[in-house]
Amino acid sequence: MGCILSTKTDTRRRRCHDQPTTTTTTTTTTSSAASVVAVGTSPVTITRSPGDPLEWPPWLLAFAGKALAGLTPRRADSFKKLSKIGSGTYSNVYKAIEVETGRVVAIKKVRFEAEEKESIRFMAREIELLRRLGDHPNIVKFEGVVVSRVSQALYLVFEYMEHDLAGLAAAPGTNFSEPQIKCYMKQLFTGLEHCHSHGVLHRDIKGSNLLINNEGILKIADFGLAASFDPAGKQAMTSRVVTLWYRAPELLLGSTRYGVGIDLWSAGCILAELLTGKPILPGRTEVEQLHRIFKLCGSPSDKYWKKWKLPHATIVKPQQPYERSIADIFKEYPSSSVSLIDKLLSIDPLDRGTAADALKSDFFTTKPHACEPSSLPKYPPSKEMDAKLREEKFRRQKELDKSGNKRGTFRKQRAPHYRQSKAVPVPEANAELPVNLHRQMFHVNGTSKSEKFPPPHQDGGVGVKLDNLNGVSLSFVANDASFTSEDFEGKMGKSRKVSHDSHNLMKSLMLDIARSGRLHMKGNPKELKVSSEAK
Ligand SMILES: Nc1ncnc2c1ncn2[C@@H]1O[C@H](COP(=O)(O)OP(=O)(O)OP(=O)(O)O)[C@@H](O)[C@H]1O
Repeated sequence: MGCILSTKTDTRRRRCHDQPTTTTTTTTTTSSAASVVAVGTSPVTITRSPGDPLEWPPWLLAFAGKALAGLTPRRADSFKKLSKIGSGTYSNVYKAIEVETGRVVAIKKVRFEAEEKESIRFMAREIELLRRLGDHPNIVKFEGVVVSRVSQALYLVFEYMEHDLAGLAAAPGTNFSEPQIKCYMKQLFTGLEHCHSHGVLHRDIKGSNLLINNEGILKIADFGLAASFDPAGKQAMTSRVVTLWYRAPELLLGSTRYGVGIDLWSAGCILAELLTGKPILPGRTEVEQLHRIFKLCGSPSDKYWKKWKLPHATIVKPQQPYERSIADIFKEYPSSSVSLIDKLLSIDPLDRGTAADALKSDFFTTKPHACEPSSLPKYPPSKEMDAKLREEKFRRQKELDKSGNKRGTFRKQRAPHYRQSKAVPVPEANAELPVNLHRQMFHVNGTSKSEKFPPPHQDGGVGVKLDNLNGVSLSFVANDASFTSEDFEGKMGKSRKVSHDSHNLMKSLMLDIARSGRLHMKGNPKELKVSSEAK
């Protein structure tokens, strides 16, 4: 057990005072303890208590001043780190103890270079949105920011949550009852309703981001990809968000003006997954993902294509229409759940309704009703167990390596990279995060790359991306119907070759799929170019 950054005891340990974020210019204060920091065009006042030894570093204030306004940095030595409990794309998450209170918390270590402006803005967005959402029973509680004086590291402090839905669903012997599924889904929709009514789209709803505590309370976590949205749909956003298996068709088709429907689609996938016990749309590439969606949900109508005019509409359009098969596929499940799945998995996002609509649906209003969270089973502490298993594996590996060394077969010792157990190996297809593609391509060690913020607005989806196939015409053929594409050279804007490796990877991925019979390639794969430009 060690202190996060230093073991020095500070008698003036401070708690975080999270006041409402000031979005407007505050220059009226006359207190000498206040500093005015220019953030873009609007200066923001950061209030500091006289004599407070901790100040936000200038590099952080310059780009995240608005997100941090009214927030007091917490001292690193107010927490003691216990163990690593998870790692994500740009962070490692630790279980820690708040020294003053003895309370267990989760701290998310975010590390980046001070000059990475985009990365800092990315993190600032997460803080800003978490603060906007405030205290809600179904949103993970954000408790402040710890700054390191010695390294350029930041820690976001959260309440500690013992489990996540993906982990629980994957535990051997798990078989959720209908009231239990309703209980989790009710909490998910309540949390989503709160996000959406506060103008926040989560954009990465999946089981591993739904944390659950020992009281059975489910909280939506990981707002790293979340964004403010304009309900009128006037503001363009990147379509390269949401983990592939939970990604709505309009995103796969390149929509940049989307709304709450994308989170509702993901929620529909989760509901179906909880009922069936496995992910329902486990595509390996964006092309395959769309194909799976169309097979389950039916291919979009002409009205849909005309109404939405989606950028990739001409690339993958089923030649023969698929019939919608949700009712048939889920026929053995309760009809109120199938109706809700059917609504949430509507191809047209406007037909999915809202989280509030879902809460009013028959699924929740008919018997058996959702159970109380407190009546849910008490699960064993999975994170600690996982951590122990990890340590044990590492210890055994070390011993193996030692004996290997004796025989003269030296292998480099390295701590194992660990990711929290998931129900299934979800492809990390948060396409907004290029580090994911890099990881998939080169199996990058998590501790070196995953602690970095990825530059927002860049693309890194796994597999064949629909806008990366320049000059190669696709047609993917299923057993019963085929999808064709027009030759879209010139339609997708300028492409450039990014690297020999990624070029070859894309080619080999396409060839792989072609060999598997899912994708037919016309044109010359040698001409394939890979674009790294954001859309
Ligand atoms: N408050 C918390 N309590 C307990 N565990 C947590 C908490 N927050 C995060 N974790 C664990 O850490 C993991 C990574 O956290 P998080 O998803 O926030 O990071 P990320 O870098 O955005 O990850 P990802 O790449 O999965 O999007 C989670 O899957 C979860 O297991």
